[in-house]
Order: sequence, then C-alpha cells, then structure tokens
Amino acid sequence: MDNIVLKGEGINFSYDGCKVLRDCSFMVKDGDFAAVVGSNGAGKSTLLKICLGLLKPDSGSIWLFGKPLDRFEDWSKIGYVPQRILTLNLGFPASVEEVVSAPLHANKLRLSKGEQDALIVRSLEQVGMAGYKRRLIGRLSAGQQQRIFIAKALVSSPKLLFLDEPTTGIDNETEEDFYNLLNKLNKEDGITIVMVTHDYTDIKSMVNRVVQLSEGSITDNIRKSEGEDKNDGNISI
Ligand SMILES: Nc1ncnc2c1ncn2[C@@H]1O[C@H](COP(=O)(O)OP(=O)(O)OP(=O)(O)O)[C@@H](O)[C@H]1O
Repeated sequence: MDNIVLKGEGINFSYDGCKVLRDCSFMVKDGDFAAVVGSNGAGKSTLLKICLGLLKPDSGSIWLFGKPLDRFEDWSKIGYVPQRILTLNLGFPASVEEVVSAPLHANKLRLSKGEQDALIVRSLEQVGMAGYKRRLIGRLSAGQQQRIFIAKALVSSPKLLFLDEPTTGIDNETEEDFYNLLNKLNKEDGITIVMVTHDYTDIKSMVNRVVQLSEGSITDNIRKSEGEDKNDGNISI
C-alpha cells in the first residue's frame, strides 16, 4: 500500500457535457515506468491533466503519494512535460536557463542563487545538455528543446514524472537516445515515470506497467512483474 505514488478511483470527466472518461480506476507504484496507451481521442492527455489537477473530474478521486489531490501540496515532487504541438521558433527570447529554472520560482522553494544554479546545472547534466545553459531555446533543434523541457521537469528533483507524448516531432535516432535517457532516469535515478505514448512497441522493454484506455475507459492496468502480468487496476486498496 505504501508504495503507491498515484491512484485514481472512479474518474468521470466530460468536456461541455461530452463524456470523455468513464469510471477510470488505476494505480502506479513507486519505481514504475508506466505507459498510458490508447488510440487518438481515447482520453490519455485528459487523464494526465486530471492527475495533475489541471482539469477537475465530474466525479472520482486522485491520490498523489497517498494524499487526496486537493490536499496535496508538495508539487516539487512532480514533474510534467506537456504535449508539444510546435517547436519554438528561432525568435523565442528565453534562454535555456530561464526555461529550466521556472519551476523553482513557481514552487517557491526559497533557494539561494547558488543552490538554484546547482540544480539547473544538475538537471541539464541529467539530460546531456550541460553546455547549453546560456543558449536561446528557440535556436535549438526539436530534440534538444525536448531535452531542455525534461530538464525543466527535473529541476525540482521530482519523484514522479509525467510526460505526454514526448517524442512528437523528434526523428527516430534522437527518439532512441531520448528513450534511453528516460530509462536511465527511471532505473538509475529511481524516478517513477508515467508517459502517454503511441510508440508502445518501441519502449515495451523498459515499461513495466501499462494503463490502457479505450474510448474513455481503462481496459487494463497491468504491471509486468517477475515475468508475470498482474492486473491491479480496479481493485480497492
Ligand atoms: N479542451 C477540449 N474541449 C473539448 N473537447 C476536448 C478538449 N480536449 C480534448 N477534447 C476531446 O476529448 C477527447 C479526448 O481527448 P484527449 O486529448 O484526452 O485524447 P488523447 O487520447 O490524448 O488523444 P491523442 O492521442 O490524439 O493525443 C477527444 O475526443 C477530444 O476531441
């Protein structure tokens, strides 16, 4: 019970009366690499936004680290890389450092300049972009920009990282590098990952949990453990 970091129970959600999620229950345990899969429009991004409190369900509950979402305060434990439709263009004025440091200001962590700098450098190192601190983000490639957005999500040392289709607009070779990076963050740094993806076959070997959505319902919440698939999605905990 202790090692459940994310739990959803009986989530229903509609946009303007149009039902998108139906009675969704699921869980993710500490150390999991969970893939949220399903066809276009199945409700994957919506489910992620509900887990993050960005959308409010019509009914049902979310728990983060054992706390109901409305009482959860330790947002520095959570990283989020939203779905990106467009690559930032050359004229975008923010530096890599400004982008990466944003969560430190938002989370009001009250860190000294030196502590902030150390966290920025460490998160850039984690994504293999150590030398890019002073560069303008709009001048980087799509794959490099995506690494910077991961660094931004990592800067507050999260325990749980949500990613929404992070490889959109990235070529195959960069994509492989990127998955290796996520695998390292999960297996070596112990960060629990919840990732919406269309490329399940590419990441099957690193994923140990699948949350399958079909037309707004969760049809599977399977953890692959010790060679045995275990469905623990709809049981009460
Ligand atoms: N802001 C919105 N207002 C109204 N309807 C929306 C909104 N966002 C999403 N929808 C609808 O809700 C449904 C689920 O959308 P969602 O983006 O969660 O699906 P998804 O599984 O992430 O899809 P994709 O794989 O295409 O990104 C879709 O039918 C979509 O058109």
